[in-house]
Amino acid sequence: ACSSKYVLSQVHPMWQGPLAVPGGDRQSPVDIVVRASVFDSELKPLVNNYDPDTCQQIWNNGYSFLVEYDDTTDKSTLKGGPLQDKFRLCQFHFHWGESNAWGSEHTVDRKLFPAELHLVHWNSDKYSLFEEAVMEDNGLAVIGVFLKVGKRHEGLQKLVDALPAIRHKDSVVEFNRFDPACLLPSNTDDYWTYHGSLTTPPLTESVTWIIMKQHIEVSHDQLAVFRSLLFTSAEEDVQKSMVNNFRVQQPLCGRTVRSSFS
Ligand SMILES: C[C@H](CNC(=O)c1ccc(S(N)(=O)=O)cc1)Cn1ccc2ccccc21
Ligand SMILES: [Zn+2]
Repeated sequence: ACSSKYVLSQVHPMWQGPLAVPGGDRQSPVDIVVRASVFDSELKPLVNNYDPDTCQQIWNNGYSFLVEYDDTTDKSTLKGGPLQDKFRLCQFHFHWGESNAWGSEHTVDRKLFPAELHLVHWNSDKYSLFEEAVMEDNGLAVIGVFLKVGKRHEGLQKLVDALPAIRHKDSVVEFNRFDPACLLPSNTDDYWTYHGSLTTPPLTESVTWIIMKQHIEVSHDQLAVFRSLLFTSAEEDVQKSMVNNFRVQQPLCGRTVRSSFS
């Protein structure tokens, strides 16, 4: 599937049939084979500097729910880690399953997690808009954090409480003063990193992925509220639960996953 111009047709409901992706040899997500990852001592600690005041809205885009940030200035930024440039936070969202047995996009030695958080940033040193960066090799940086079911996540609750207001596709509510740093694990120095793609169309191969080794814990009930969201808009007569909004793992095609820890 690496050499062909088409990625395999995806199994989940989001889209059917083969998708033309130029090249298609840097697709995401992937399975992280821990033993095959290569320790790179050059990898630095991540430096995130998020301003909660840049939080603007939360909305259901029919794939997931997104919390969007004002990315017209360098107020909420990410640098360090594997990154050479400064990246601006534009949104974060999640992927989850219909059950706690699966739901993450990346896996670690084939281990599935019930959900995965993606914090999406674009290279503001090289580009002036997200839309430009999304098409370029080193345009995006996405931090992935695995979620496990356990104790209630106090910081997440504010977000969970807003979800009933955006049950349907294309619904939006104002959402402010949310600090996304509260969703990061206590240890952000240990991560895996590799070059890949967006995991939903247009699947552009513009992402430096930074996958945290340490997961965060959320409660069963908090995750159940994610599953109360709908893929469908209010007008549609058949409502579909927003679950299993993850892409299947893609071939590594010779890529190396590096680790910041030995
Ligand atoms: C990409 C953009 C919509 N998609 C995303 O922003 C996105 C972000 C992160 C992920 S993930 N799950 O990998 O973290 C997936 C999708 C729309 N858009 C903006 C410009 C643009 C140009 C052509 C087509 C679509 C375009
Ligand atoms: Zn995502």
